[in-house]
Amino acid sequence: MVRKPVSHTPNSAAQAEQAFRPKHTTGATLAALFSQAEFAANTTELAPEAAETRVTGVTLDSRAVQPGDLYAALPGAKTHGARYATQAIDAGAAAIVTDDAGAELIRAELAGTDGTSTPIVVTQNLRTRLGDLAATIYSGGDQGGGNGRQLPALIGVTGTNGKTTTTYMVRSLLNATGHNTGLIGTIEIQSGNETIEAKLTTPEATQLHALRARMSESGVDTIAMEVSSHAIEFHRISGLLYDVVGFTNLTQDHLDLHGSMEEYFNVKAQLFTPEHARTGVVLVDDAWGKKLSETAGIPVQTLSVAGNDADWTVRDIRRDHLGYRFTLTGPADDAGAPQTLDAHVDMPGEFNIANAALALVMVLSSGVPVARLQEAIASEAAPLTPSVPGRMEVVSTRPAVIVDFAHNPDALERALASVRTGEGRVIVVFGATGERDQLKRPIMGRIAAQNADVVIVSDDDPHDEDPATIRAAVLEGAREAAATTGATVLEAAPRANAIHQAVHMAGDDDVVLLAGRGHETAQEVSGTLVPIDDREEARAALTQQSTKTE
Ligand SMILES: CC(=O)N[C@H]1[C@@H](OP(=O)(O)OP(=O)(O)OC[C@H]2O[C@@H](n3ccc(=O)[nH]c3=O)[C@H](O)[C@@H]2O)O[C@H](CO)[C@@H](O)[C@@H]1O[C@H](C)C(=O)N[C@@H](C)C(=O)N[C@H](CCC(=O)O)C(=O)O
Ligand SMILES: Nc1ncnc2c1ncn2[C@@H]1O[C@H](COP(=O)(O)OP(=O)(O)OP(=O)(O)O)[C@@H](O)[C@H]1O
Repeated sequence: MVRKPVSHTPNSAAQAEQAFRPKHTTGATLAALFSQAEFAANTTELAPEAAETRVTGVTLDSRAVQPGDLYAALPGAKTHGARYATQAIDAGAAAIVTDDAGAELIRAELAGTDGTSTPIVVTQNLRTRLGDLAATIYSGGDQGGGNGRQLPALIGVTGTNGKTTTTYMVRSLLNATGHNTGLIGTIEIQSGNETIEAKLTTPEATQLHALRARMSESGVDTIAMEVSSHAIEFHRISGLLYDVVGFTNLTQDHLDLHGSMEEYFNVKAQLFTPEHARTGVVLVDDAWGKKLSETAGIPVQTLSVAGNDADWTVRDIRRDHLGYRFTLTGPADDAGAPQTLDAHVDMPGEFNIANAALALVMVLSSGVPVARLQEAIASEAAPLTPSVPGRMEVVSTRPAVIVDFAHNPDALERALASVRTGEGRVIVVFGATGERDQLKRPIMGRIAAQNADVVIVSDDDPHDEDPATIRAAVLEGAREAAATTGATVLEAAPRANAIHQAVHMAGDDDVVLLAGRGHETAQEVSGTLVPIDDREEARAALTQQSTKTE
């Protein structure tokens, strides 16, 4: 039987995919997307008129296929997308593109049937091509003419920690200087007044180009976005050229994917090349930032908060309420006077000075004049203090309960240091993620016992791993360090119990840091999402506590 598209009710993956796409697109023909040689390589039944097949969307996930889509069947670590080609055809895919191995798999799948009338194109290096294919489909204006759009400029932030916070700051600074700025990151995607759920920190290439087109329809002129190392490794940013890219820092994380810090660095450094960016801003306060500034393939401006030699430096840091005030000084302007900005970040965490300074220099690099920026940061809107859900979010002040996303060793250490007031104890609740970088578990345990008075080891996202095994690895590091520091080390699960225990033991001067989950509202346990929001749980515990003491 020749497989024909069947009518289908959109599932949740398809609905989620739809939310990324522009409302209007004329798509592109296969002839506009692929060369004749790629058609010639097609080993399945490809009628000559197939080249005129028009595709109106593209996805690499068979579960998200919409009628009329090009389904890109990619090889992966776990499976090959070609195994889902028939699912994509059933969902209405107008064409499939895959590699040699994928074509082989599809042939085997269709053996004994009448084949498929759906054109199958075979090409190599498909992942690196996806961005350009998507750009042509959503915005390129193929030979039929029609999609040409004024696309928003791109500003990208990368680094181990600080991407989300810096991206929010860039966005609010740009908005305060008259831009209409979209946002793409871990917490959410924002386009004009629309908020779209984010599944990944940096979406797939197909989705990024769709989003860029959708945002142009909403009048967005600039997109501030996070660029994860996964995105660079998996070519999700293919076909994108950023006006400005920024680097925060590099510390241990994601070594399950990258293998070593050198490899992790090399992946991040790919963003600082002419293929992906015009200019960069690099914080040079860690050795990796320094190395990046010396090896980047694009012009970069350097920035230091720690007194290192740099184009832009942060001086005169003063504590102000929960946050900080500081002066940012840069190279001389056209009149020969050094450029300076006085800034105020009303958020706990000394690292937010670095995030704010990076955001400021990136916005200047994007073309906003210093005087205009100074006016904006002094305004009531306080654009350097955007509300960033789950990032040093203060749930209560006495006892202080702070929810933060710190989920790797460096972030945990800094978060713990920044909440030490010098008065009461620091009580921390955290866990480590399952199926990810196992090396960091005992390290995080040790850091907690070195920087907190009470360490409550609980769960993060265990995924398919046994939560008790993950806790044991964290506890090992914590107990070893506690032997010297005298910290109290406890184990509590599930996480809600750990949060209640922490809040109930806290005195008025103590600080409770709930680390690792930030804005998340569910834990992933063996494929199931278990609802838990650290902020809600803390509020519930605080209410119970106050009822008890009344
Ligand atoms: C480790 C990682 O990033 N893996 C990415 C990689 O997966 P993979 O190579 O294992 O793919 P696979 O599961 O073998 O599947 C092969 C192909 O078959 C397709 N497929 C598979 C099953 C199916 O039913 N239908 C179907 O079409 C898949 O879409 C894929 O294209 O390629 C896939 C797309 O081709 C990505 O979706 C997938 O990201 C997964 C979803 C993921 O969770 N990634 C996380 C770790 C990630 O990227 N995180 C970073 C932030 C990290 C941080 O800073 O904390 C992010 O940017 O979000
Ligand atoms: N510049 C920084 N240096 C070190 N730690 C930071 C910095 N900025 C934020 N942090 C810490 O790292 C945590 C994550 O911050 P943020 O979400 O801004 O970074 P991210 O790079 O987006 O992280 P992720 O990719 O894991 O989402 C914060 O909750 C805070 O504890």
